[in-house]
Parts: sequence; C-alpha cells; structure tokens
Amino acid sequence: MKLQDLAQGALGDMIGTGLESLGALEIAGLTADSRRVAPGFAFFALAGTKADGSSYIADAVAKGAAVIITGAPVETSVPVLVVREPRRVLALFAARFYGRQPETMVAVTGTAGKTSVASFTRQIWAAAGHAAAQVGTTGVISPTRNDYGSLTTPDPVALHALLAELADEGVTHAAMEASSHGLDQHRLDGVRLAAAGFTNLGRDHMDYHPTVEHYMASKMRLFDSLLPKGAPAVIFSDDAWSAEAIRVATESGHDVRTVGRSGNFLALKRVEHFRHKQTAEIHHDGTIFEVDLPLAGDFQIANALVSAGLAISTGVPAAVAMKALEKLQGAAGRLELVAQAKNGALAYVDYAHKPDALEKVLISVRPFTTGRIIVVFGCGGDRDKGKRPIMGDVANRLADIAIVTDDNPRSEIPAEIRSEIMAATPRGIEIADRSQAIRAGVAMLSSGDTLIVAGKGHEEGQIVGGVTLPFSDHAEILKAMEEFQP
Ligand SMILES: CC(=O)N[C@H]1[C@@H](OP(=O)(O)OP(=O)(O)OC[C@H]2O[C@@H](n3ccc(=O)[nH]c3=O)[C@H](O)[C@@H]2O)O[C@H](CO)[C@@H](O)[C@@H]1O[C@H](C)C(=O)N[C@@H](C)C(=O)N[C@H](CCC(=O)O)C(=O)O
Ligand SMILES: Nc1ncnc2c1ncn2[C@@H]1O[C@H](COP(=O)(O)OP(=O)(O)OP(=O)(O)O)[C@@H](O)[C@H]1O
Ligand SMILES: N[C@H](CCC[C@H](N)C(=O)O)C(=O)O
Ligand SMILES: [Mg+2]
Repeated sequence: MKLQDLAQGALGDMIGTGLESLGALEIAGLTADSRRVAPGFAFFALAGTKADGSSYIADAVAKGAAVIITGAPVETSVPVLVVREPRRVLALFAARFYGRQPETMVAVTGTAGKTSVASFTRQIWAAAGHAAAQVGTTGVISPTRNDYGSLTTPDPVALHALLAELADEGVTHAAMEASSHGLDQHRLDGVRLAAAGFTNLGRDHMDYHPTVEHYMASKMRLFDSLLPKGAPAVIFSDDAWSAEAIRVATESGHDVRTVGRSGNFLALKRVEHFRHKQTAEIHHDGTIFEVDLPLAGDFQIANALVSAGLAISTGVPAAVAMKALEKLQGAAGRLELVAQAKNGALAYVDYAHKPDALEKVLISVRPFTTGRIIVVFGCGGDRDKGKRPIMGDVANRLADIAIVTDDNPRSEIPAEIRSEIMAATPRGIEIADRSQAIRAGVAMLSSGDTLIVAGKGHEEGQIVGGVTLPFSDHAEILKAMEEFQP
C-alpha cells in the first residue's frame, strides 16, 4: 500500500511536509518494534515508558525500513516523516493497512467488569443469531477460536491484523475491552465503534497514571475522542464516577443510555440473591422483565445490564437480550465456581486483583455463606504498590480468614510484596507458595464455608523474575480437593 493511501484520514494529525515527496512510497508493513521490521516496512519510533524508539532507528534501517515515522526530526539514511501524534497515526495507519473490521464493534471501559461485559455482549449477540467475538484480557473468543491473550487491549498493529482476520472469518459483531493504558496509548484510535460502555472507576494502575483524575480522563478518551458523535454511550448509573462519565458522554454529543438502579435505559428495580444465581426485575421502555441470571455476585448484574444495553443499542431486540441473560456463562475465572466440597463448601476462582474488586467479591459471597469466607490472594510485582495495604485491609475486614500469598512477583522480591500486604492484614496468615496457600485454604473448608482464590482468574502462569512458570488456581483447587476431600 502506498504511504499516501495509508495517510488518508490521518492527515489532520500530520505536521510539516514530506508526504508530498514520500506519498508514492510502497509500504510493506507497519511496526513500532525494530525487532519486527522487515524490508519495506514503515518503522514508528515511539517514546515509551521504558525505552525511546528513536534509539532503535539504526536497527530498523539495517533491517530494511522504507520510512521512519516519528514525533521529532532525526538524521538517518532513509526518508523521515514527522507527525504530531505518532501513536495515533500508527493506529490510523494500521486500520487502513488491514482495512477490514467486523461491521459492528463496541468497546467497554471501566476499572472492573470489562472482560465480563465483553463476554456477555458476545453471548447476547450470539443468542440473537450474530457471528460474534470478544477481544480482551482472556484473549479472543469467536465462533471458531478461543485463543489465550496477553494484553487487555492489543497494540494497534496486532489489533487490526486480528480484526481483519475476524471479519474475513465472517464475524460481524465484536466487543472489545478498552484498558486505560490502551486508551492513553491510542491503541484503539482506528477502531470504528458503533457504541461504547462504562462500568465503574476504582483504584488501579496508580503506577502508570499520576492521579485518579488522569486515570479517569484516559478512560474518558473512549467517549470524548473515539466514539463517533451521536452514537450510544451505555453507562452504569450507580458508580461514584457515573456522573462524570455521563457528563463527558453528554458533552461529547452522544446518545447517553444509563443502566442500573438509577438507569433510564435499563432500570434495575429489584434483585433477589440465591446461592448460584439471582433474580432481577429490569424495566426497559415501558416493559418489565423478570430475569433469572445464572451467576453469583451482585456486580454481575451491573455487568449484565451494561452488556444488554450495548446489545440492544446495536440492534438486538430487548426481549431477546433479556432472554439471553438467563443463559449467560461467566467469563473464565470471574467468580467461577470450581468445586463444591462433599460438606457443601464452595470454592471459587476470581480475578479480583484490585481493592474494589476484592471488596465487591467478598461482599457478594457473604449472603450465601453460612460459615466462613476464606480468601487466598496476593498482589502483582511491578504494579501499583499503593494497592497492597488497601487490599490487605479489605481482606482483613471482609474475610474470616485471609491467606496472603504470591501473585506474579515479576522482578520484585516476593517477601517484600507480602509484607506490604500483611502490614494491613493483622489477622492474615502468610504462606509464600501459592500452591501451598490454596492447599491450606481447601484443607480448612467446613460446611457453609466459601473459599475465594483471588487475583489470577484465567491466568495459566506465575511470573517469577522473567520466567512464567505453569500455574493454574483452578487446577490447584481441584488437586487439593482430591487430596483433602473436605
Ligand atoms: C507500560 C505499557 O503499557 N507499555 C506498553 C507500551 O510499551 P512502550 O511503548 O512503553 O514500550 P517501551 O518498552 O518503553 O519501548 C518504546 C518503544 O521502543 C520500541 N523498541 C524497544 C526495544 C527494541 O529493541 N526495539 C524497539 O523498537 C518498542 O517497541 C516501543 O515502541 O506499548 C507496547 C505496544 O503497544 C505494549 O506492548 C506495552 O505493554 C507492556 C508489555 C505492558 O505490560 N503493558 C501493561 C501494563 C498493559 O498495557 N496493561 C493494560 C491494562 C491491563 C488491565 O486491564 O488491567 C492492557 O491493556 O493490557
Ligand atoms: N462491575 C463490577 N464491579 C466491581 N467488581 C467487578 C465488576 N465486574 C467484575 N468485578 C471484579 O473484578 C474482577 C475482574 O473482572 P473482569 O475481568 O470482568 O474485569 P476487567 O475490567 O476486565 O479487569 P482487568 O482490567 O483486570 O482485565 C472479577 O473477578 C470481580 O472480582
Ligand atoms: N492486567 C493486569 C492483570 C493483573 C493480574 C494479577 N494477577 C497481577 O499479576 O497483578 C495487569 O497486568 O496489571
Ligand atoms: Mg479485562
């Protein structure tokens, strides 16, 4: 593809000249990683969090880069195009380079619930007869794939290559997660969105965002920069940050549709909790729906409402969407019931790795726990350190027994991470080895107890140093259940 064809639509972001003379240049591929450059590629030199891409220009040129696209002039032997927002230009170019996307795309942002909402929206679309996919933390799920993933929001080149493949496979509807990193780094700027959703805002990623306002503003890019004006913005109404999300979406000229107890689009009137399910009365456009949601956890109602809001806003009849809620399967590792002991105690895996999520999950299981709540959890290394004592305190207050263990220590010293948690968990029991911690939790189970193994959800590895060791909370629970037969 010629550079001038890639540049269409991104011209507003260009500065300086260069395109006139370079427009006819044939571009074989795009990348921001010099290690992936092949002959004829455009190499985007991006200033990153760890490295500066401009130090890899020589490497890219040696590998055959045809043009360097960058934010500041550089001297090199191949043509250079200087642009104002290189990350945005990369995303827009990637969208044009790969060309095809599923016709109906939605994105959801929020601190917690994105994976669940992407999954539920895919399931509702599928129930309505659409070929639907989800893209996010747990990877890619479509009618023909279930691929494990790494980033919540893939980088724009990988993302658009994937969206083109999905479109070619016949996928017409796709729901994706918009992480704050992804939004801040313009990873989704080339995605054509039909609607967007917001779940909630809590503490996370304070290692990356200087303030909570910056974190919220990154999330709000979804509404103030990416969603086309006038498109439906589905916003959970009952979060402390809902009003701010509604304000941004309204000021951006969107069709704001709120869902929740104070929702105007889907209004939640009543909820009854049972052990593995809950019943909700939902009002929509003058009709009352009684919905049996086959999932535990108050927060799943919020996720179900946002998903139904997105599905209805992209053409699914409300009655079809409400019916589909009754068949929902939870996203892998999100308050997933892994085993029930002989004595009736329940063991769940959950992906709560931030304070609000841990709090919500522990509160959610209390109504059906007649015995004790036992939680096994840790905090990731090389991530927001501030959340460690907060999560420790949450577990100390809301669980009867808190077992503090390791969760992806990465480059940090595991004992130090644990002691930062333990500082706020005076009742906590520290067991370094995660497998032993889970064994201890299972061994304690008596009738009426609930065990929550939190933090890793669907993950299949434990990252220690630079190495990912095979590990599954799911498998460890089953092994311990077999051993202790509680
Ligand atoms: C902190 C962060 O978000 N980093 C992401 C960012 O990297 P960066 O631009 O800061 O990269 P860098 O390492 O500083 O390097 C700068 C530039 O030099 C280039 N380079 C580097 C080395 C080399 O030899 N040659 C070369 O060209 C790099 O490709 C890059 O373009 O852009 C990269 C491409 O999009 C991402 O892969 C990378 O994600 C890293 C791996 C990561 O761990 N990100 C996590 C924190 C993340 O994004 N998480 C979110 C949220 C998760 C959640 O929901 O909670 C997610 O969406 O997954
Ligand atoms: N609506 C919600 N409100 C509060 N907590 C929630 C909500 N939905 C999910 N959770 C909690 O957060 C955990 C992660 O849920 P989910 O994977 O759906 O969110 P996410 O936003 O995709 O998270 P991540 O950013 O880590 O990918 C769940 O296991 C549960 O503990
Ligand atoms: N997407 C999140 C996942 C965290 C999961 C938890 N197991 C951890 O490693 O902290 C992150 O990379 O920050
Ligand atoms: Mg997610």
